[in-house]
Amino acid sequence: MKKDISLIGVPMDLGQNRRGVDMGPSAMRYAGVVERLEALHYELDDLGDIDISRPDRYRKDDGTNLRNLLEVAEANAKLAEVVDEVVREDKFPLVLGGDHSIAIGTLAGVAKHYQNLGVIWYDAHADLNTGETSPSGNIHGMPLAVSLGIGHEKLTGIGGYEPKIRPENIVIIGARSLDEGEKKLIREKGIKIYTMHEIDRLGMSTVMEETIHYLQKQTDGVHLSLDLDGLDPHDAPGVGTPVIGGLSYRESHLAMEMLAEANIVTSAEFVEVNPILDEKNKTASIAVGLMGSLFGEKLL
Ligand SMILES: NC(=[NH2+])NCCC[C@H](N)C(=O)O
Ligand SMILES: [Mn+2]
Ligand SMILES: [Mn+2]
Repeated sequence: MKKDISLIGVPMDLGQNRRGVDMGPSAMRYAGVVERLEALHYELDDLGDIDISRPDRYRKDDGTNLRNLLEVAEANAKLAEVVDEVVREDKFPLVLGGDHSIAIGTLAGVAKHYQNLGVIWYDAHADLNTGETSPSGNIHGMPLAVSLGIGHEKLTGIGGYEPKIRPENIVIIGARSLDEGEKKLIREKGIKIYTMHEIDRLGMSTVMEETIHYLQKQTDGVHLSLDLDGLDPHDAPGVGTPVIGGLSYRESHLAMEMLAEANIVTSAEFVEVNPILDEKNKTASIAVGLMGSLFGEKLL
């Protein structure tokens, strides 16, 4: 992994409708993310938080099923610029969310620097909805589709190019809640996905071996997009859209440790930490622990 990390906070809650996830970056800083990574001898530059405008909430833009479209687009355009600059400086962008809609901006900033960016989508959901297929109108359920160039042009066009990624370079891990339109897209595009069923059958160790092998063959960089709701709500209760039957704390650490060993991850984001819904900052602490493992922390 690159030894220089730039930390970017995105206090964004406009991509969904439960308040509090905008405090995710503060919660993860409070849980010691800077100290944790510095202890591993990384040079860490905390760039602070992106400015997010505060509109009236719950507004769907005319004729769309997209909540807070303009504000979400504006915030992601800013994020994309910051991330682009970080990659240009040859530093590792570590983005703290915020709801998962921020992956639109992160990927827009990262992907232009790669021919074939791989993406690991660690999540209970696939976030492959569009305005047409979304049951909620929440943009945090759409960033993976947007990054494939599918969705509203105000989102797909961020960064001035599209698509950001190709379906064959994506691996979804931990899925257990998919909407009909998402299932259709996964089948049509042949997106690689390890649902909880496959993870239970194969074990996380095999799942990660296969994932790493698959991405190493065909990509020149890998972005890890880790939604804390990929973990079981018993371990990570501080999320807005919890789904039972998720990945354990231990499976998740194993996944991060195997990624550290393989040394393939070139950018990462940790999203959906909602301190209002959390128990004593447990979910933020787990997120920071997972970052520790991703960046090479070992017991001995
Ligand atoms: N990043 C997330 N937590 N996404 C949850 C999405 C839930 C649901 N599929 C929707 O589109 O509304
Ligand atoms: Mn999710
Ligand atoms: Mn998600």
